Formats: sequence, C-alpha cells, structure tokens
Amino acid sequence: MSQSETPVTSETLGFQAEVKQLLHLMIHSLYSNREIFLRELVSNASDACDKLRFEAIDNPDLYEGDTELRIRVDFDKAQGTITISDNGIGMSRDEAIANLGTIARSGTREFFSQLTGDRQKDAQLIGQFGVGFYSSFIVADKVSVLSRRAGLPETQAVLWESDGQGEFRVAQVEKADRGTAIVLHLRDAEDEFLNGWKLREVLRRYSDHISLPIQMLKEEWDAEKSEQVKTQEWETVNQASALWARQKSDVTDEQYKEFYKHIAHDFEDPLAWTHNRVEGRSEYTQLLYIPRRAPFDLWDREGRRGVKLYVKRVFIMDDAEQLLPSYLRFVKGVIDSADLPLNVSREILQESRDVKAIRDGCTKRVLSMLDDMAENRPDDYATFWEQFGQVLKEGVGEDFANRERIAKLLRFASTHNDSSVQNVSLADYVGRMKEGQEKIYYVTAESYAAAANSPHLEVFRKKGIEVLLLTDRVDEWMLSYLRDFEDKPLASVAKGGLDLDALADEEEKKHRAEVAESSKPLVERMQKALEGKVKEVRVTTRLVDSPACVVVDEHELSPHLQRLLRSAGQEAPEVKPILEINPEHALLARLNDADDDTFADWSLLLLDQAMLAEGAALNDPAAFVKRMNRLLLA
Ligand SMILES: Nc1ncnc2c1ncn2[C@@H]1O[C@H](COP(=O)(O)OP(=O)(O)OP(=O)(O)O)[C@@H](O)[C@H]1O
Repeated sequence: MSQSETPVTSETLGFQAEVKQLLHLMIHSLYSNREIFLRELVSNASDACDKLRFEAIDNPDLYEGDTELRIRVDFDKAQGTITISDNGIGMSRDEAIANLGTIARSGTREFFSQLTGDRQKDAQLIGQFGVGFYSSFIVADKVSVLSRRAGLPETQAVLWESDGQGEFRVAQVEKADRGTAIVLHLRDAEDEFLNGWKLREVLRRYSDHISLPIQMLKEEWDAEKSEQVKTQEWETVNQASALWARQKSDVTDEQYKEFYKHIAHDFEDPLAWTHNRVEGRSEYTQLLYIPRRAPFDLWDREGRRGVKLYVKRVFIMDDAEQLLPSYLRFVKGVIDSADLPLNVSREILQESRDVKAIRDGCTKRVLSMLDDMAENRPDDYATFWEQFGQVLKEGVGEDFANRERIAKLLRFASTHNDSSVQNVSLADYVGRMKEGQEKIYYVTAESYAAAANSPHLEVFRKKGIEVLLLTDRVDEWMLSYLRDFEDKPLASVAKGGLDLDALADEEEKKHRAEVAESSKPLVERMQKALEGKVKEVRVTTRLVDSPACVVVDEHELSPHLQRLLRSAGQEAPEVKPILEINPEHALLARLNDADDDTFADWSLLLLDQAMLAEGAALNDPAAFVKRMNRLLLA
C-alpha cells in the first residue's frame, strides 16, 4: 500500500450524540462478542466493492486500471495494529464525516428509547439495530480510516481518526490507491488478534460467504525464530464465491446463517430461509430469509427493505422494493437475475416483466416457507407471528392473488383459549364450528380486555360458540378484504341482526318470541326517550347478563373503526347506534313503573353504559355522572 500522510487541512469534529451513546453501549455490551468487529469491517469492505462494481458499469474509469476487487487483512505485532483494506468505492471527506460521525437511520429514536441498561438485553437490541463500523472500538482504543473515493485525485484522500471518546479528526491526505484502509490500534488486552491463525479462523467462521477474495499474507515456519513468519505473498483465505450461487448441498447451515448476518446486519440467527434457482422463462436465484425479530423501522413505510438485487453476481441495489410486495418487507436476502440488464434502474424495475415474474415467484416461495414453518415448527411460527403477524395481515388487502394462502397463515386470539396469545387459525376455528353454525364470528376492539369482556359475546359464550378477538390496528382494514374463509362468511358479533336460529331449540325460539311480544311497549317508549340519539331500539338476541348493548347495521362502519379513522385524522361518517336491550334483566324490569322523567334518565344511562362497554368515549361524561347519581339516590 503506498500512502503518506501530508495533512493539508485538519479538523476536529464531535460525534453526533447518538453515536457517542452507541459507542459507549457497544463497548460495554458487546465485549463478549468482540470478534464480530472483523465481520462488520469485512462486510463493509465487501459492500464498498459491490458499490464500486455497480458505479463502474456506467463509468469504467473508476477502476483506475485495477479491476481485481479484494479485501486484505493484515496485522503488525510490533505496532499492535490490524489493518483491513479494500479497493472498493472509498469515501470522500464529506462522506467520511457523514458516515462515520452520525447515524442517519430511521428507527434510531425508537432504538434508543428501548434500551434498558441491562447488558444482555441491550446487546441484543444493538445487534438488531446493526453494529457496523463502530464495533471497531470494542477492541481498539484508536481507529484510523484512510480512504480515497474512486475517481478523486490522489491528493484528495481523507484520514479519519478517533479514540471513540467523543470526537474525531479528519485531515486531507494523499493515497495512491483508491478504497479504504482501516487501522485498528488494539487495546492492550486484545493481543490474541495479532495472530494469523486466529484471524484466519475468525474470517472463515464469519466471512467465508463473502464473494470477494479475502487475502492475508502467507505465513511460513521460521525454524530459527521458531515461529510463523509472514511472507510477502497474499493468499486467499475464504471460498470467495457468491454463496447463493453455490449448490445447496455445498452450503452448511452455519454458512447460511453467517451470510444472513452479513446481508441483514443482524446479530441473531434467522428463523428460516429458502434457497432456490429458478429456471425457465425467467432465470434467477433467490436466497430469502425470515428474521427472528422485527427491525426498528418495520412500521416506517420509507424504511429499509431487505432484498438486495444482483444481476449475474454484480450488485445492483439494496432495498429493491419491487422484488417483493410491501407486506413481505421483513424478508431479507438476495435475488440474482440472469435476465435483467446490468444498467437496470429503479424505474426500469417498475416496468419490467422479468421483475414481475421474480416478484410472483419470490412471494410464493416466502409463503411456502411460512406454510412449512406453521405446519412443522409451530414454536418458530409463533415467534414469527408475534413479530410480523401484523405486517402479514396487510397482505390480505394487498395481494388478491394470494389472499386464500395468506388467510390460512393468519392467527388470532379467541374465546376458545381465553388468552391474548394469537394462535388460532381460521382452519382451527372452522374445525370447531358447531353444527348448524354458518359464520365465523369475531369481535374487534381496542384491547384484548375490551374484546374478551365485550357484552356482545354473552350469547356466544352461553352457547359455546367460539369468537375471534381482534385487537390489532390493521384488523378492521383487513376485515374489509377478508369476507370469507372456506366459503364461511366472517361476521362481526356487533353488527346486524344475529341469526343464531339454527343453533336454538324450539323452546328457546318460543320463549324469545314471547319476550319480544311482551316488550313492545317498553321498546316503543324507550325509542321515544332516545329519539335522535339512536337509530333504533330493539330486543336483543345477544345479551345474557348485561342490560343493553349497542350495535350497528351490517354494512356500517363499526364504532371501533370510526374511532380508528378519526384518530388517524380521517373523516368518518356519524353512524347512530342501534340500542339492543335485554328485557329479562332486572334493571329493565324496574323501568315498567317509572315516571317519564325517570324513564328518560334510565334510558340515557343504559345507552351511555352500552357505549362505554363498547369502548366509546361519552359525549357528555358529566351528564352521565349526574344522571347516575340521581338514580342511585332515588
Ligand atoms: N470500507 C468502506 N468503504 C467505503 N465506505 C464505507 C466503508 N466502511 C463503512 N463505510 C461507509 O460508512 C457507512 C457506515 O457504516 P456502518 O458499518 O456503521 O453502517 P452500515 O454498514 O451502513 O449499516 P449497519 O449499521 O447496519 O452495519 C456505510 O454505510 C458506508 O457508507
């Protein structure tokens, strides 16, 4: 490496506050995993070479006559340093300042808000957030980055240096060859890394899948010194072929996992992966992974996606959002197309028929991977569902062609388990349906408690009919697309007239008809008392223990959905509720002899109570309290 430091302008800058925090955390929480620094730096070096190869498609001069991309790792025992260098894209001064001094990533705020101070938990969170370059400071007390961006003159290289405390220095220097060399000045206790055998072992373990050669100086036994000594010859220490291009049988699970960590910048093993070469009209290779944990920016629609696009082994772009539908945005991996042109742009991707074929094929593969996990590894599927279930639900609305398949993958909480855990599939539900039951019943609410205790469930509980309890924000939206499953319509327990006749015996039907008949005067009187406030008052078929509840017509927005829309700042039409009363309840029996004023008070109180039980906020809570006190004292 020919390089010399001739500072022209040197400047000391402070790290962004979050970087300081991250550095501190990293050093303290990741110490027991310290060797990952090598994986992270090699990973960055490999990304830098990928970027160069891509930019050079349009601008071959960037190669400056050197097209053999490679990563080199060297160490100097006397100096106590390790150097990781690459001949990739390099960084300009401004890029070094921005990339190595700040974190400009979505999810950063949320990440910091979730830290607990507990080392183990925080280590996992950092892993999830992505450790990257800053992991150098776990083993080094000083890091020097010497870099020249491809295409810039030799005099415009940058030297970035820091002790990881709070500041870094940047200086303009000369560097003959393009790319980046990172010198780690190891802390005293880290001598174990100043050893060719140790470095080779770590590189093979973590970075064997890197498709570029990783080189180290060959070592020979020196009998005189009685130790291994370095020669001047570079040798490649990894397999250096694109992992996804290898035969499945040539790749071990460990290698798949390490490759995942490299591309996903994750710390944990993936939950599952699928690796296939697709041939035929469209030719491509896919290696797709499902992570074990949701990233911080899962809900950020602009957040990073995880699929990298390659064309014939050449890296084209990260975040190729056209390659998978948005509801599978948690999938990470690589797609390598044999058909797309190397100069493919995002705009071309949008139009391309090849991309559509890839997208359809990958979607099917991911869904199969999930089918398989749901069937054969229920514990892993439960983890998946907990992390990504809400995103998968978006697919019900987004992906018409696969709606049935996605519906099979859905899991819900249900009255069958009496637990908030979402583990009941629609198929489980259908399998347990009562004889004569035609619909799949559900209730939507803000929380599990509100759903599980909803008065609308009373008759279902009494008859032992299972009801799904839906409490995720996306549920109402999803339900507008999920009308049926295996020809059984989905029905809200809080909408329309319940038709449970098929499940009632003759005696029950007769009794109900009698109650309805004898309650007519009560219903009419109450309807008058609540004029303008309700659409209708009617005798209930749902209640057993409660005096009243509110429902809406079949095709109207549920009160829960109205609230969701309003809280999202959208307009929702005012829908007057239907008040259903339970004339057999003791409270209603009292009403028969009440004078008009007391009757009106009771009617309004019942309506307000029913609204509260449904999860609504009252328009006039003070009036509710006054009215209740009046009745309590009467
Ligand atoms: N060897 C290198 N050559 C060129 N640029 C580099 C190199 N190493 C790091 N960078 C730049 O610095 C940025 C920050 O690196 P860092 O490792 O902290 O994060 P990252 O790789 O983007 O993501 P993650 O935090 O998930 O690892 C990179 O995105 C890249 O732009």
